[in-house]
Amino acid sequence: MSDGRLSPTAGNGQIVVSGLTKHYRNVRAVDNLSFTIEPGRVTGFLGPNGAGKTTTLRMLLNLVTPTAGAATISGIRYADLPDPIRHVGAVLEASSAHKGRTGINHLRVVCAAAGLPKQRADEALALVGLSPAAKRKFKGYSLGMKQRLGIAAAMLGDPKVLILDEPANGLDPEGIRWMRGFLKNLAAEGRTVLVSSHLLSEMQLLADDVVIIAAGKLVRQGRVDEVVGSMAHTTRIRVRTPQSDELVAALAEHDAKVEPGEGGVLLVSGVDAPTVGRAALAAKVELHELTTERPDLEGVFLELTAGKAAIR
Ligand SMILES: Nc1ncnc2c1ncn2[C@@H]1O[C@H](COP(=O)(O)OP(=O)(O)OP(=O)(O)O)[C@@H](O)[C@H]1O
Repeated sequence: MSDGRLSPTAGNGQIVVSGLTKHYRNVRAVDNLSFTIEPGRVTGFLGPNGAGKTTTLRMLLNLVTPTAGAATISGIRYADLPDPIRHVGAVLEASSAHKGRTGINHLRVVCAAAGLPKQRADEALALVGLSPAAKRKFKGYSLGMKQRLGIAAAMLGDPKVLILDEPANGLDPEGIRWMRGFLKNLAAEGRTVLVSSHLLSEMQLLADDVVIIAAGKLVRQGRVDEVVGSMAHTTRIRVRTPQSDELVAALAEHDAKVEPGEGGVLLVSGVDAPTVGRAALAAKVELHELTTERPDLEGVFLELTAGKAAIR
């Protein structure tokens, strides 16, 4: 992979979570959760605080023992994978390394411990664009560089499956854009990319599929466009006019629902923008704004998980 490209390793890379459950003493952190993650796609794993995302990812990686149920990667439980580092790469929290060690040495130590050839360290560093900082000490790395180093470590085994918990945390806009391109490329190579995040606008740009959980249970799984499309009925027309009363009267004849928005805006539902425009024209109402507000992933997420955030 001297050109920076990796060839996916064997195994179909499908992740299957089946009846997965984790109870702590009085908390059902994960409650009979089932879903499937497909290779060749980026899947966003979303949920409010305390939904059980990290616990699920930790069970996938055999870091937490399930109370019930199972999770498999390419049909095998993580604990039974013959050479896990070559099949699954994971970054669960911002990378930590010996402060005085250089980035390249940190990766070489991981290679040595995992029985991987030393040159994988250089290749993985190049892959995440950190070669120029290879010989700088970890303590001088920015948060963004630490995130990249964590991803480089996860890529050392050229894994078919990549699992990342909040990878965009602490990245600046350029870093977030880099991450998006990087993860999309990995999926395009046929790898499975599972990413948990709170950044819903970023997820809408990055993910092909989403799994949304709340209070340990599955709320929705599907393609991002289908999940967002299923909420098309929440589309609203945003209208600004100095003649609100006249417009409200005109729209009443079209069975439109009109609600006041912030700053004197009217939010109209039940009709489309051309209908609002024609009604305004017929009533000689002056319009200063006429915009269709379609639901986005953030709106859908908030609607689906309303009231289910755990304050625990
Ligand atoms: N080791 C533990 N002991 C007891 N309770 C735990 C433990 N780990 C997690 N929990 C609880 O399980 C629930 C799910 O936590 P988890 O960290 O998996 O959620 P999350 O979706 O990752 O949340 P966030 O988005 O805030 O990181 C929370 O109520 C949490 O307090």
